[in-house]
Amino acid sequence: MSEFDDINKRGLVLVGCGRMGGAMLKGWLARGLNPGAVTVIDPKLAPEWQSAGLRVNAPLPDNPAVLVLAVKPQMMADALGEVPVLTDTLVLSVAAGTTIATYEAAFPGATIVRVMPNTPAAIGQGISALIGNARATDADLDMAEALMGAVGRVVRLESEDQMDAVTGLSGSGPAYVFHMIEAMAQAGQAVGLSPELSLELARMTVAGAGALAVDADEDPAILRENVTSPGGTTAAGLMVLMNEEHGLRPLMKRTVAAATARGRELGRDLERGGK
Ligand SMILES: NC(=O)C1=CN([C@@H]2O[C@H](COP(=O)(O)OP(=O)(O)OC[C@H]3O[C@@H](n4cnc5c(N)ncnc54)[C@H](O)[C@@H]3O)[C@@H](O)[C@H]2O)C=CC1
Ligand SMILES: O=C(O)[C@@H]1CCC=N1
Repeated sequence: MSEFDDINKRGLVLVGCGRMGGAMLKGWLARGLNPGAVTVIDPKLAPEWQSAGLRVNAPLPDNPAVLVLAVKPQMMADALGEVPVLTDTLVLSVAAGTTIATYEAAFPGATIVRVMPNTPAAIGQGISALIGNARATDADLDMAEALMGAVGRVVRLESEDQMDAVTGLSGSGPAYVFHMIEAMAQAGQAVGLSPELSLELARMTVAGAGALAVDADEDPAILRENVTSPGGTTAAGLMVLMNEEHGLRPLMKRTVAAATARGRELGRDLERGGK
């Protein structure tokens, strides 16, 4: 028994196989999804996927287990127009902002699960938050959780209202961390290191600290204190980074708030535009 048994039998349709759809597909294939069970609909599919044994822009199976929608929110109306009404198929969307109500208008009576994943799903290290519509049963949510659980951790939300904040934090979050690596590497260069050495040190420091933060029993504040000798180098650095007015905390607060607000705005625009 694997989480993919039913999907391997009935099929999975992936509409949009770009950065996020591709990251999830990579993770699912690595964990036992049969490529022949996947129908990818994407007019501009990247060449790397053309010879992966997938059914590419082929007719949809009659009764697929799951329809995964992974196009940009602004392209969703077009994409929904291309998909026939599927009665017994779990509709799973990963699009930012796009609300369950938007999908219910497009697929009346369907079971919908809205998910916010992130791109570390490609290496099985994602975090996804999900919530279903009123029709979604425990079995539907279990199936969605199994699918997303194959590419990382999963949390269930209590209310769809939380989804824009989740998007602003963990959906967009990998970009913040990649920028942190860029910024640390540039700062290393500014104090005299070569670009290659600086990037290697920054990348492995973020990777190692992230892994330790997940693995350790202590919370991040304690792990930070463990690095910080009184009167030492870290204390000097943190005096700058933890400045209450100009440091990382107020900056991150504004960053996540801006991303969250943009998610809300996208949702409002799409609901106004209908399907
Ligand atoms: N990139 C990320 O880190 C994350 C993205 N998302 C969500 O995933 C969705 C996709 O984002 P990305 O993968 O970043 O975008 P992307 O632009 O990399 O991929 C979108 C794909 O959809 C295809 N497409 C466009 N119109 C289509 C249509 N009518 N039918 C079928 N395919 C069509 C494009 O050719 C492209 O390959 C968005 O809704 C985004 O909000 C969610 C979490 C994280
Ligand atoms: O930037 C975006 O809108 C998408 C949603 C979360 C990450 N990327």
